[in-house]
Amino acid sequence: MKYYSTNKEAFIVSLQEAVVKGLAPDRGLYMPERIARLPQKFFDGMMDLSLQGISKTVAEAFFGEDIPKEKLDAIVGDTLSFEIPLKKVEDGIYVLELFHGPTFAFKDVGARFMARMLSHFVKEKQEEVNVLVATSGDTGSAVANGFLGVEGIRVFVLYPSGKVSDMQEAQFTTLGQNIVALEVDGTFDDCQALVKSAFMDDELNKRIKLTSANSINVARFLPQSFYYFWAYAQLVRQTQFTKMVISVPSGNLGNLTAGLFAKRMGLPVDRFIAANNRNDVFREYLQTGQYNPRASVQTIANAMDVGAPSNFDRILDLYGHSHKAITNDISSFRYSDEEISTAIKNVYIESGYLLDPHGACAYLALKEGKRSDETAIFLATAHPAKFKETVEASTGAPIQVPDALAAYMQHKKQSIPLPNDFDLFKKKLIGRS
Ligand SMILES: N[C@@H](CCOP(=O)(O)O)C(=O)O
Repeated sequence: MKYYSTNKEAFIVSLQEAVVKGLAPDRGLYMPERIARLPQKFFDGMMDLSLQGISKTVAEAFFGEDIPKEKLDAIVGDTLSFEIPLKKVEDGIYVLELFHGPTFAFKDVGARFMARMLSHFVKEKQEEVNVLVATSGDTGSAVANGFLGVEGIRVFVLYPSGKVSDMQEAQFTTLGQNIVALEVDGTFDDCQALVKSAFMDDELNKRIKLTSANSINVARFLPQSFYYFWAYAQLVRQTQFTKMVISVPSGNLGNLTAGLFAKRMGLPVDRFIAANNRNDVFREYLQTGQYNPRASVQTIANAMDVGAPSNFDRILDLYGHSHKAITNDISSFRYSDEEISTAIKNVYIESGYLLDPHGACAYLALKEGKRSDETAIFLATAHPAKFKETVEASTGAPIQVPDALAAYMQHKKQSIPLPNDFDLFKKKLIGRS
């Protein structure tokens, strides 16, 4: 399979090049040349398949031409070594819990898959790769964990100082080894811009090999489509329904875009809802047709604090830049911190289900946007204990922190402060400062 850039100015590349490069040289995002429609017999037989079984078929549709089946199956099997259960929250509303992986967030799926695929390609090429990742909270820990101790790979995690939860910060600043945490004086968007500029810098790219582990990278992004199929298979097992709507907490738009890919592959989802916090650039685009990226503001659903979502370009490309076609498939709502916090409290009191701030935002969007003939799923993208202070303040009840998560807080923070300055970042990367 070949991959083209959304900016259409860069050369078409192989999977290996797309994964190792991360971002296309024209600053566009790579897209697979074809999105295969999965055969009806796959959907008919899905009820008998496991998460791994379903994901192997989806992975083969994307990567089967480029990676031997045995190797690809092993990558999928190793990646998905944890559960992704679908649970009923109330009549007509189900939650897909994506936080049972090692770092308690949905990013584990893409990050673990990408780590394995990149190792496969790097082993073939025998060269050291520097993985750059900008995080507003969850990507950093999943990528750091996925690549920890992997030979031939150095990871630089850039995060906005003071704008991620204590637990999230501990997850990627305490690991040491091949993981370097850069604490940037700025927003997530500043971190993401520094990373993107690094890919465009000729001198830097001559001296060291760089790739991205954000959803910019196809190996991080495409595997996120696996669990949409798994959600559907579980819903069919649990209830009878005619129309399915899925609500996705949305920041950098990688998760939503992966769902749109699943729909293009034939997943019988009627439509999507993009749940925004106060960073509602995408909701505004859906409503007005105008896309105005701007500086993000800090909220309690911090992983969604993104003002210039990278995957917006992929959505435009997927829908041939038609605003009408995009709004046929996606609607959007936005919520303030107060509304998110009240939802955490109310759902906890009414059903005993504990939401994290991102899941709460997606739940609210369903309550507002779900139609009466629809059965709905929202994605819980992170474990509530990652936002202990916020969740406890909302419910007024202490939260049980899983041992593996609490363990991160026992280690010493090791981060390097970095002003929002590309030259200084470049020096750090090439080891001169
Ligand atoms: N929400 C993210 C921001 C980066 O998104 P990505 O999917 O492009 O890695 C985070 O938690 O860091």
